[in-house]
Amino acid sequence: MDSTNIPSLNNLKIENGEIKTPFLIGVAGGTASGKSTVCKRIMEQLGQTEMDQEQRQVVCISQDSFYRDLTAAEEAKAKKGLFNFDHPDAFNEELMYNTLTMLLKGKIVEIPTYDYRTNSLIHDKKQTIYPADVVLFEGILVFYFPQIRDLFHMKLFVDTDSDTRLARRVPRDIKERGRDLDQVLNQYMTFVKPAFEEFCSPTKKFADVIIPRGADNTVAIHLIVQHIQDFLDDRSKHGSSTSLAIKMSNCVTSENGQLMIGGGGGDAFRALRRFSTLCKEISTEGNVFFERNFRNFGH
Ligand SMILES: Nc1ncnc2c1ncn2[C@@H]1O[C@H](COP(=O)(O)OP(=O)(O)O)[C@@H](O)[C@H]1O
Ligand SMILES: O=c1ccn([C@@H]2O[C@H](COP(=O)(O)O)[C@@H](O)[C@H]2O)c(=O)[nH]1
Repeated sequence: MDSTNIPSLNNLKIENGEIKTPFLIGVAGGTASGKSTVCKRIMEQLGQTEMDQEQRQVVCISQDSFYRDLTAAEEAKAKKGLFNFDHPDAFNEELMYNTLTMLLKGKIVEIPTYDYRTNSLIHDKKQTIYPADVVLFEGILVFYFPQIRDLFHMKLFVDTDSDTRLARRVPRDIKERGRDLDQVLNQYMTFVKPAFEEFCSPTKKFADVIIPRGADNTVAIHLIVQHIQDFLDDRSKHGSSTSLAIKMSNCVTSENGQLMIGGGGGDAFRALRRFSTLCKEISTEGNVFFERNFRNFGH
């Protein structure tokens, strides 16, 4: 095998002699807001879904893989619908942080699959995540934990009204997650709705881009896809060490949410100008809101 193009060595993804570190995008939003569907549309439009896992430039991880293991007493509560899966304490924050930092260092990681029917992780059914160029990390509380929030290069919030979310959650949980109507409604009223108001909704303020109506908002999805495509094109031209993320961090600084153009490269500037111009045009129609203008773009 050509030593300049070894797919993986010592758990690192190496391509053309470079360690590949991903551009990390957080996708938050209430339950059934369409986070997974938005990520799926992004992957489809970038032509990623028909590729083998190892070849993908864009990968998606769900926060569900980071629910913590329950104690026997908690498991018994969960079976009766009395465990709060919408509280931050339900997650393994440390594992989530360590996994994302490993990916950012270019490491290949393995994460468990979550089974909603048994309310538990399937530890012997691991998913291998290759660093790729772009990693989407979606979940209700991905912006809740400050240390994790700070890892994202870009933060999206899927903002779908709560009636629509409930109307989508009920059939989904009955069909796909093995629940009955009473259970779904009880859980929603006891835990899901109050926790959304206390822990998830307040994190909307951290988002760089808010996507009203989720996957129905084809304009917002198209913009995000264009932006990622620019990033991928830039990376394939210049390699990961001169990535758009790094250039962007040179050219965009903002204490107060304003764009400031500094020493970044021309490609970064063009990409940013195109994205922000499109968003300005569209924001008047209420499709995309800029809250912070990529406050956290790059490190
Ligand atoms: N725009 C949409 N129109 C109709 N149904 C949708 C739409 N977006 C998502 N859904 C459905 O709603 C449910 C929840 O969507 P999903 O993407 O899984 O949300 P989340 O990941 O935020 O929980 C799924 O059954 C999905 O197929
Ligand atoms: O065992 C479980 C674990 C989680 N949930 C619910 O799932 C949602 C989060 O997933 P979404 O895909 O974002 O809806 C959360 O609201 C939990 O209540 C569960 O019911 N059982």
